[in-house]
Amino acid sequence: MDTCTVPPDLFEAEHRALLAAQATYDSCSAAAPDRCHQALGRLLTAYERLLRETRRLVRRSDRAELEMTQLNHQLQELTRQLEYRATHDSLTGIFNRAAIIDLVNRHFVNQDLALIVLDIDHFKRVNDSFGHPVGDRVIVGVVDCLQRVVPATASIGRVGGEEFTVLLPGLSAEAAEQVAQAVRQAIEVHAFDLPDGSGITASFGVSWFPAGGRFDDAYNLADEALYQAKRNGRNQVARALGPTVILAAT
Ligand SMILES: Nc1nc2c(ncn2[C@@H]2O[C@H](COP(=O)(O)OP(=O)(O)OP(=O)(O)O)[C@@H](O)[C@H]2O)c(=O)[nH]1
Repeated sequence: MDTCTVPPDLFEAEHRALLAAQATYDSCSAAAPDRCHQALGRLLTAYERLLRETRRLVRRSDRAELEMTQLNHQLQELTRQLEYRATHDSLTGIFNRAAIIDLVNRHFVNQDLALIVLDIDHFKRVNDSFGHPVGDRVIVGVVDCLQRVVPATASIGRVGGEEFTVLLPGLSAEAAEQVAQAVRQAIEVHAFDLPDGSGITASFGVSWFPAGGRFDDAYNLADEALYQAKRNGRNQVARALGPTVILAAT
């Protein structure tokens, strides 16, 4: 089927009037060329030029409108890309630190929030032993584990080099701790394919803070718990209970 549609002629009526006038002019010309006939001839020439020029201007304006629409689409796409880059981590595609801080503070306006902070154990060893690109692959692998295990309502962010935050709206501290345990186990058994065959583990801090809090409140609590998990031997989850930290059995 022909998908090309011919645009309607804006000046169809004028075109028909021109043809009729042309026919009258032609039928009179041979018989009696008088002043009226000459005037009609001049009018026809001027009218033809007017129609031709107007059509040209309309075509030019259509092209300009098309270009403007295309530029507008490009601008929208660039805005979307800029917005994405400003809020996402380029290596993993998850939220970056600024976006996570913003999300947490917006949740806290009217919601309680459970937060997990996790940090890859002895990550410096991975970089030092196998190089930065292998370290990057490990970071991506950890994010894969997170994305497979956390609930669909969670938001995941990279808040530091090898440190991640998971927002768990609507979850209690205990439920968030279970999610952290599930992620810990997923990382522990994940095949990171390191050259020496060794595995990767991570340590976790969990906090819960009522509505009205700020990012720093929830993050500092979870970070303190994470610190305890590291001090206690790594590859484990610790939950903050206000200022008190509970180390969970692994
Ligand atoms: N490959 C890679 N490494 C990074 C990136 N960002 C930070 N790092 C590295 O992460 C390592 C963090 O090391 P440390 O803070 O000493 O912690 P760690 O070795 O994980 O030890 P613990 O946290 O105490 O278990 C450093 O070697 C950084 O260079 C990154 O984007 N890619």
